[in-house]
Amino acid sequence: MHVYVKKSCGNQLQFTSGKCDLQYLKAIVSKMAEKLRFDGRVAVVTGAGSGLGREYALLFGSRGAKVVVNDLGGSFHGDGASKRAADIVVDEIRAQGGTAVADYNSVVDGSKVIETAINNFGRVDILVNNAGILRDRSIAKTSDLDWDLINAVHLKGSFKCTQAAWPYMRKQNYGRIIMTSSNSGIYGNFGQANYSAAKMGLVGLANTVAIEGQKNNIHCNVIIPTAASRMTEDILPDILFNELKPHLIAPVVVYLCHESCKDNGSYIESAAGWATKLNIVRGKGCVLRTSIDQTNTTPEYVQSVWAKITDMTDAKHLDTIGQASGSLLEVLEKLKEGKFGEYEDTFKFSNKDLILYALGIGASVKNENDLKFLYENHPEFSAIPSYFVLPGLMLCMTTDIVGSALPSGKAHLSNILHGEQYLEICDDIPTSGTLTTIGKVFDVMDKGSGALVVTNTDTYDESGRLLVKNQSSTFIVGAGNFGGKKTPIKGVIPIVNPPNRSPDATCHYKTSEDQAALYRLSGDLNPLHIDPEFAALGGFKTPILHGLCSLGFSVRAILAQYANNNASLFKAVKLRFSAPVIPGQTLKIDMWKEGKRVLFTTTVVETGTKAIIGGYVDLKDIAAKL
Ligand SMILES: CCCCCCC[C@@H](O)CC(=O)SCCNC(=O)CCNC(=O)[C@H](O)C(C)(C)COP(=O)(O)OP(=O)(O)OC[C@H]1O[C@@H](n2cnc3c(N)ncnc32)[C@H](O)[C@@H]1OP(=O)(O)O
Repeated sequence: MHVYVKKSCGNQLQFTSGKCDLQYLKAIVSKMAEKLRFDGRVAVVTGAGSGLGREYALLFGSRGAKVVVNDLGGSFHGDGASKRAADIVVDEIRAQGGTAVADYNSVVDGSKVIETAINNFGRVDILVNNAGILRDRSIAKTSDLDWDLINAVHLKGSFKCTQAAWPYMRKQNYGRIIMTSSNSGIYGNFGQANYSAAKMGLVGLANTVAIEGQKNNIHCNVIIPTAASRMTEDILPDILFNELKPHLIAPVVVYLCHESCKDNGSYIESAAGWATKLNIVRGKGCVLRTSIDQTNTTPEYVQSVWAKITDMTDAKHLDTIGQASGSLLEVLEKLKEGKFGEYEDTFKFSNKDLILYALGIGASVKNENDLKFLYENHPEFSAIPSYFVLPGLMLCMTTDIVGSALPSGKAHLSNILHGEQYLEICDDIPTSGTLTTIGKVFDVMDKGSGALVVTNTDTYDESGRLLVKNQSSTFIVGAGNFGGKKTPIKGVIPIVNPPNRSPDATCHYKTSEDQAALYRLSGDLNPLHIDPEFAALGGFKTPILHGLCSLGFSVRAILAQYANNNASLFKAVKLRFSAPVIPGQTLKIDMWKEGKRVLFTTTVVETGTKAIIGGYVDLKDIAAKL
């Protein structure tokens, strides 16, 4: 989770030509004529001997408030004390016809400051925590004294004055408190570690004071002023310094302290006759677990998703700590429901695609029974059901779903091998359409020589009917040994070894040297299957055949042997690709029939290597359909 501060645009009043609601304008004009008054209110302004505090005190005084002008009268470094600064401002207020008393206490003695208000005026309605000093040093040179003095005056002083005023405000069920922060705190500023820390501390203080005061009509807001003052004259360039008149900020603070202002817990930045609200915003964030059952994550995984964690597109402001924890609960709910990390892909296909696929897995017009897969006007024209591994595969190939599951966050195509595949047909399959596939990572295993990423994909037709389910295991060579678990979670469909007897049937198919060149046109354009240089990158002497092409050959053999080539009898297939096949090699498919399940193994005849192990095809009710 990443938090940063976002500034809204300052508001401007604009007059536009066109229709004008006269009554509305009159209401605005008469509202503007009504002065915001503070008669009967008592305002305590700390550090009011000069600069911003003086301007606040003068404006409050001119609007009928009785003002406590607090100022220790020290230098802006915090040394010394004199009565003069506060006295001069008190005189100025009185000269305007206002009421004011001076208070010379340090804000650290907050109770004494507030006592001055109570002793002289019997109440305190407004507290502007404005007193501040500077002791700028780089972090390396900041002494304990530099740190303690700054924090004492800004942070502790604001706390002490607020705490002292609190019982009076609560009792009268009214209070307006201002904390003074700074852009030095919000953004940091070289040489102001102590000051920045205190100024951000005041934001935190205001946040909680605002919450605790709400029920007693005590509002606490933050002003972030940039003003020319004796504190800033050394550090601001002349051109800016001359425009940063403190009296331009006073109306903002005075309005924030008026009973008509409903803001509580707002941060208002103001300078040079401009004001805006600031907000802390939170990014969308990124979940670091694939499911509620995954109890750990790793620094490597965090590194891999760092871009997502720090992405501030669609960042939002939250109003309360309750919303922050509420959104975490939502995350947990979604994790429980398994709705995180979903990918979506659209898969369009037509008759032509089905025919191309059938050719790609060796169907031929030489075999009369294959014609229904190759000719769109055949009365039984249908898809070879293994075609429907493709929506799931294409989702995996066109998104970063596999890579995103790895600690490194990436998987290079040359290292990706198809490990296992499960396909289940859930409803009648069409011969053309636009399908939607939703997929997500289901499991990740550390197999030492590689990482095994299991993805589940569900494919729906235009009306939302679930057509097929795929579970694909991708073996990422060289991505293992990341400290992950070795065994699969429940739900990873296991391969099944054939019975210990000679096969019930065997079928041979010779692949062509152009098999991969043809098969790839069905969608999997991985260069591993056609480009010798790319294949060499993956450690292969020559391009290898797509695993799903060998799967297609094997499914064809079983359909021909046990289902009279009736595609509608096919229910599911599962297998493991145990060794690569080279285009041109001959596949021997050994089959064992066990009820509705046909177990099979596919071997490369030329080498004797088993290319597919643990395979089975589940058929529907054969007796009824044959
Ligand atoms: C939809 C998803 C999209 C996927 C993208 C696909 C894109 C396509 O374009 C890519 C392809 O089609 S590639 C072609 C088809 N696949 C192949 O040719 C791979 C053949 N398999 C191999 O070479 C080895 O099994 C090999 C290299 C995979 C592993 O061999 P080794 O490193 O020697 O591992 P080994 O010592 O035998 O076993 C270590 C542990 O891993 C498990 N394992 C082995 N092969 C597996 C496989 N194929 N699938 C799943 N798990 C497998 C072993 O069981 C062992 O685990 P454990 O130690 O827990 O027993």
